[in-house]
Amino acid sequence: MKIAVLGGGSWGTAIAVLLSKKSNYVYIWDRNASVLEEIKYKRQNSKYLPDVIIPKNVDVRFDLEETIKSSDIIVVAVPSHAVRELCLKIKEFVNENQIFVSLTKGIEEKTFKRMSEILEEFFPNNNIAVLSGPSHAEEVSRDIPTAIVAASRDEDTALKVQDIFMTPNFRVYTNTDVVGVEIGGAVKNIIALAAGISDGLGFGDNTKAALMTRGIAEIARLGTALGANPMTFAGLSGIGDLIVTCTSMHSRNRRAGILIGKGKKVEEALSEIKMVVEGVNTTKSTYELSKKIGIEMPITEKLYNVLFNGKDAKEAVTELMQRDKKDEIQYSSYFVR
Ligand SMILES: NC(=O)c1ccc[n+]([C@@H]2O[C@H](COP(=O)([O-])OP(=O)(O)OC[C@H]3O[C@@H](n4cnc5c(N)ncnc54)[C@H](O)[C@@H]3O)[C@@H](O)[C@H]2O)c1
Ligand SMILES: O=P(O)(O)OC[C@H](O)CO
Repeated sequence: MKIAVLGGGSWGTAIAVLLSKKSNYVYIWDRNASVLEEIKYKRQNSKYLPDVIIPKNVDVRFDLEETIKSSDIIVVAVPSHAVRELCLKIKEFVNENQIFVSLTKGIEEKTFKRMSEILEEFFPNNNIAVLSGPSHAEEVSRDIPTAIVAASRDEDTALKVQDIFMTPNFRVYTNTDVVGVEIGGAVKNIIALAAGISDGLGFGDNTKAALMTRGIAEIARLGTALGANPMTFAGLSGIGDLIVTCTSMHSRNRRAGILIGKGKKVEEALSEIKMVVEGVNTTKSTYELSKKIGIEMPITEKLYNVLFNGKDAKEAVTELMQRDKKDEIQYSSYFVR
């Protein structure tokens, strides 16, 4: 297989390292030539994935057209705000036999499209899969056991992607519920920011457990309203990814939340993290989407006000705690649309 990885950030690099351990030709492309030069000449990506030696068989491509034309599989690993722009750049070079694999987690602003929906808009005749689940680049690049989901509406494509990515320490499950897998992967970043804020404010494990549990209820409520299978939220791309992102210090979203909870301005927190913190844009798009379709998402709404309207984080927690009394099961049922 000839596999192009578009995006040489932490996740793109980790996945290229993983794929290079199998008998694949792996090319990595990034818009930033200095990242590619460092990979090519020093076998390192010090900005995005320090301390990892990148094997020689991860090939570097500076030319996007050549990268696309020479590949069977196109792996998209750029941030969500860059996916549309990337599609525009590559659309003339893509042929219908190429399979897309989206690694990006987000919901586009204004259109509220999931990442695979943007790919579908540009490439309606290509097979598209999504790879999502609890998987930090820092651990995958060190071959630490990880389990993840390959989702595609086309079952054969999901099975093919499962074969391509599976290694002894990278276990890939399949799922045909693309909506559920993408909503889980995108919206958990909102809850991770909130969990980080809770940690930064000095709250405890009780608070974080409550945020995660009510968070998955909120994610599932949105997802099922959009047509997802409720059981997907009990899986790796749902509760699994929520657990890793809310508890790991590798999480960019959680770390940004901690800084905000400690009193930093949102912009200061984001510039300190340096890598993409998808949860910020996703909070805006998800909040607007939930209002549009009438889904109650109280944690998302409070976080939206903290991030975009200067609301005090501690006050937001107090308001969440003092909302109207609820019945737990009725209010969190994943099975009721
Ligand atoms: N890092 C992880 O562990 C991890 C794991 C799973 C999923 N993801 C998802 O993968 C996606 C990428 O995350 P990351 O952690 O690799 O980000 P990153 O910040 O480490 O790297 C982002 C990369 O995208 C490139 N980029 C930025 N803007 C671009 C643009 N306009 N056009 C083209 N390229 C652009 C940058 O040059 C950089 O190489 C995100 O959606 C993230 O949620 C990340
Ligand atoms: O580091 P985060 O918070 O962007 O999360 C990365 C991945 O989505 C974890 O699965």
